[in-house]
Amino acid sequence: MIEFRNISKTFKIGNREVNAVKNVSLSIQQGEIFGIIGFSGAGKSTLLRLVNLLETPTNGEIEVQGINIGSLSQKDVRKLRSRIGMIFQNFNLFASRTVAGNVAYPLKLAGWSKKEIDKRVSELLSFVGLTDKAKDYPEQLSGGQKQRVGIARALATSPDILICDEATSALDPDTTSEILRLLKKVNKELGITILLITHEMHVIQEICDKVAVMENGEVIETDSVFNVFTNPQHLTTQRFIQSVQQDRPSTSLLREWRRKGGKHLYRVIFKGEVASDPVLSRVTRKFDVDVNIVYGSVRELQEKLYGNLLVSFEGQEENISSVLLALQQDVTVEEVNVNEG
Ligand SMILES: Nc1ncnc2c1ncn2[C@@H]1O[C@H](COP(=O)(O)OP(=O)(O)OP(=O)(O)O)[C@@H](O)[C@H]1O
Repeated sequence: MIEFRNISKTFKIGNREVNAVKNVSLSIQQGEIFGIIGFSGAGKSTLLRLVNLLETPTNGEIEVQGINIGSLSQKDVRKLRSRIGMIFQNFNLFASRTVAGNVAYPLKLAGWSKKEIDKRVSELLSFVGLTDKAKDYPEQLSGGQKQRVGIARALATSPDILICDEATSALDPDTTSEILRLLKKVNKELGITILLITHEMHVIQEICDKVAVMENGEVIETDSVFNVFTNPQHLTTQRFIQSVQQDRPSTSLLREWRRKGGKHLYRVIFKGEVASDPVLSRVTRKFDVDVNIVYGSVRELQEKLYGNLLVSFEGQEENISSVLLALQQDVTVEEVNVNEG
């Protein structure tokens, strides 16, 4: 669907060169929601802007729907852009046009008749839940409503791809979730492939199928969201994941646990099918050991369960050893250093 092959982009400022994107190769399949995450300056926006030729690569090739976009004529670039909708962090709405006027704009440019435009605009406003706001101006809308208008406008010409440039970064957490749900609906109901960039891991966690992590212009890790969350390889990826996953209790809770005689704490990680299996209770019962869940969570990632629990065991030492051995057949178990922090 979208294929980046050894893509690099260097900006020249006077004698200085900025290597914004370095030798990136990525494959985005049709129907996917693909997220690119990275800290500020990692090269995400530059990479995104290469897809609709708002920037041109210094090296490498990009294919969109099987077409190498490096050699397109002006006319074909316009055609490409009409297949790719785009939404922005600051919405980029026309302040002097109504909601309906904003959504109608790309259709006017594409030469649609007034009757066709009115019908399409009313369909789109209904899809994004803004039918009653058609005559309002952007300044009368909340941030979430403005982004809904942005989405309706981006969908106007029925694109195959929607690219989202930090689309929820200016929104509060509840509104972010609403917009992410709407993007998921765009993907599922309209079959539109979504490529988004963000610096927030919860955005990736909530809606993406695949993720690429960028740092200093390079893609340092890419995989399904489930694999990246459950087995992150790179330190930067681990930091992003920690930002949404409190996987360690506070120092004061740990201190209190130690004061009550706690000595050994184990992290038990369940993935996929096993997460719903009562493996902990089955094994501890078998060896007559009690289990205490000290901390942790079970979450859903891409419709699969992922559990990350901190537990302690009470019972005879050799029985606890048998429990640990038996658990390792099904889940990952590791002892946690309780003296840290
Ligand atoms: N038009 C430009 N001219 C010169 N340098 C640029 C240009 N656009 C981006 N850069 C530089 O390229 C690097 C990558 O920037 P980019 O905006 O792609 O990163 P980003 O990950 O999207 O960061 P942010 O989230 O802050 O936008 C930065 O060092 C930036 O200063």
